[in-house]
Amino acid sequence: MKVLAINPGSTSTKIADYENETCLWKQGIDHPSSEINVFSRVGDQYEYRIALVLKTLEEKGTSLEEFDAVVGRGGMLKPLVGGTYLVDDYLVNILQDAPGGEHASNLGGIMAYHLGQRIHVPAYIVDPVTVDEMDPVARLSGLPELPRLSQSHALNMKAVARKVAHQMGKAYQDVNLIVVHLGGGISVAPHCKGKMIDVNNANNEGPYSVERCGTLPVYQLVKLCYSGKYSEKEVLTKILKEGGMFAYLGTKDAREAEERILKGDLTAKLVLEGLCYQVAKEIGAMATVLAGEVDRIILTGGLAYSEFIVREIIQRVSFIAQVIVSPGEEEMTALALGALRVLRGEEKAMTYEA
Ligand SMILES: Nc1ncnc2c1ncn2[C@@H]1O[C@H](COP(=O)(O)OP(=O)(O)OP(=O)(O)O)[C@@H](O)[C@H]1O
Ligand SMILES: CCCC(=O)O
Repeated sequence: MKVLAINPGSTSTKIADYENETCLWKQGIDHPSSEINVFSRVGDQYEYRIALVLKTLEEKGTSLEEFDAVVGRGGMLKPLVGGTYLVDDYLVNILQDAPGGEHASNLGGIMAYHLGQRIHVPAYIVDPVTVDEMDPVARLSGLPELPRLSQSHALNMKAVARKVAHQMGKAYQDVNLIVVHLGGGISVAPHCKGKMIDVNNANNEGPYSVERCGTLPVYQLVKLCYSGKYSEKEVLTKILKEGGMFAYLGTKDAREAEERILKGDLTAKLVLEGLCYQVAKEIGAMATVLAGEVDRIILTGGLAYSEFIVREIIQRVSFIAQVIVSPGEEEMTALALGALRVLRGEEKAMTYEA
């Protein structure tokens, strides 16, 4: 069985060619802002990105017709249980209209659908950003009209959680884990016997990341919003794209921040320590969600390559449980495996409904 996996990010599209579990090749395609910024809506980028995917397939000597399915990262949908979903006309229209918000991951299903249509094979998405397995008690925010929403790096967190459980000689459904995705955004989730029963919303709660604010002092935020200085769009940009480490240091690249620390920059040190401090605090909070019964803490994502960050977090949380560091992401494999489970009849693809 051959599966084409597509993972669109805000500045790049990763694609990978899988023959069963084996990745034959993987390629990142960069999208310069001069090319991306001409589209007013994320969903409108699909033809532009598909053309680049087809060019890459040609360069690799791989024909689109070889694939039995196309699978993409799933986006900002309504809250749903984890697993593999068929992308049909209904779902592709929802991803295109983006009522749940504009996000590059919406393109995963759209691109998979259109490529699948060309060669008459099914298109899927796996563990979208809005996977929601939260306990009822976790949904309360303190204001009934503002329920907490589960928006996270579910795809990578579940894939890494399954891998670590396997390494422990157990099934994902038999362990309690706190999984921390340290990427452009940060998700910290307690996985209780195979279910992600809580998670900070990676777009607007929890630790600040290299580009996002995380939880903010609400009173001051309201004052800022009504100060007349910023439009709604500008405030959202501050929160989602120009907050966190970027707001303090003017860079989203943790490697650059680390180099500055080595050169004696005390502000860079404080800001990176602050990020780790907040991550550790969130892990502590999620340990209480599991009533202290934590088999492992897992650090994953791009920032887990950083010795400084890993050391800072571990020194605060190692009293809770053993910490496993699994840097980078397993998203492409997770996408391929999700499609393969369905193609082999091991799992039935779910249908997205209104
Ligand atoms: N070897 C490394 N050492 C330190 N930091 C690193 C290293 N490699 C990547 N990073 C940092 O990881 C961050 C990006 O992480 P990652 O690539 O997981 O994010 P992303 O895929 O862009 O976003 P997301 O994970 O939220 O979808 C950047 O700040 C980058 O500088
Ligand atoms: C919304 C969380 C997922 C991401 O930032 O990619």
